[in-house]
Amino acid sequence: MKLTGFELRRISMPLVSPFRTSFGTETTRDVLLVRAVSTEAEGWGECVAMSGPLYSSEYVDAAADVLRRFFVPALASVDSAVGVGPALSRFHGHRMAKAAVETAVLDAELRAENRPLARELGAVRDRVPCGVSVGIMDSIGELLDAVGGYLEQGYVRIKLKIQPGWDVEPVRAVREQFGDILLQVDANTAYTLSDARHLARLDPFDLLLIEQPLDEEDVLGHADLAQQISTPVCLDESITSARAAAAAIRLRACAIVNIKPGRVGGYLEARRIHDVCVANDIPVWCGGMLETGIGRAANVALAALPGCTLPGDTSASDRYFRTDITVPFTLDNGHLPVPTSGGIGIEPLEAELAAVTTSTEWLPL
Ligand SMILES: CSCC[C@@H](NC(=O)CCC(=O)O)C(=O)O
Ligand SMILES: [Mg+2]
Repeated sequence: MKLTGFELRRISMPLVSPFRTSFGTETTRDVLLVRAVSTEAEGWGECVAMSGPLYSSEYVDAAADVLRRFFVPALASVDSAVGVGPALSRFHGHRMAKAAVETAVLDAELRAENRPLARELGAVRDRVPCGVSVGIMDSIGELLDAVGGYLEQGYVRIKLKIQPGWDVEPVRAVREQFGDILLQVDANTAYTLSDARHLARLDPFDLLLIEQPLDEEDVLGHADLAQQISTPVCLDESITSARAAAAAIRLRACAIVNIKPGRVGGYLEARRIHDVCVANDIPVWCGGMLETGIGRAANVALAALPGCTLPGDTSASDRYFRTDITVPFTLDNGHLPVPTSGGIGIEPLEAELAAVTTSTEWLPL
């Protein structure tokens, strides 16, 4: 496959409702899509970086800049997805930008040979159970209405965003109102080890996990916290690679891992993290970054891997967007179907993509 160039396409996707976490509130996604053009096929990748460096150090303008000035020029002699990582290995970090361009090349390569991404990754399911992430709300009542609505839609697992001052009470209220539903929480690094006794107050609520309670660099702190609470600790922001996953598991810093291909540099590394976790009997699940149907399609393929034994944040398109840029993913009895055609198995709809496009840039090789 001969690559001829890449398009950087910026789109603005308004959210159906504000999504509040411990690090801020999202109302519109400023998304960077990457289109790989080769002599045989085209492919798409979605960069999951947010508008500001609040989830991690990456942000979307920086991703566009590093792709334009460093990553795309470095791919001139690359002719397959497995060559992208090595060609970019001399550049530090910017894993979300690396993931977007690697996925675009992978999609093009697999489409050219009509090979579905799910089969390539080793999927063992043709549909995946879906969880949903629920933001911090202004009141317990508003939270209970939102959770009730998602349960009615069929979501099989509820994840609550928490932060100091919004944790035990919301969890208690959801447990009291909805009984023994699958329930977990995500702190996005909002606590410190000195909060251990407070976080132990979540133990009676039989949560599936508590996600990333401490700073992403405090792996030892998570190991200490895991000794002081009974809720299983799940890591998200800390797990940037298979190597980081192996170290965190060896240090007993996590009992569960949230895999996000954008966070770790792409689907090939995501598969490697999956394999490290499976080898250590650590359950994994596919996390989300409010992806459009492009990223969502590839995430659903990952969620179909054998080690993904917990429902992921692979919600339907309408969880975040009134109109997706692809044929929308719709929940069917709490599940999403795994795409079966070549590559990621979906492509942007021309009119819908044009309607949200804010800029496009062609980078020839
Ligand atoms: C804007 S918050 C994005 C990161 C967050 N993602 C979610 O909560 C799931 C979002 C989704 O459903 O895609 C996480 O830390 O897991
Ligand atoms: Mg998380």
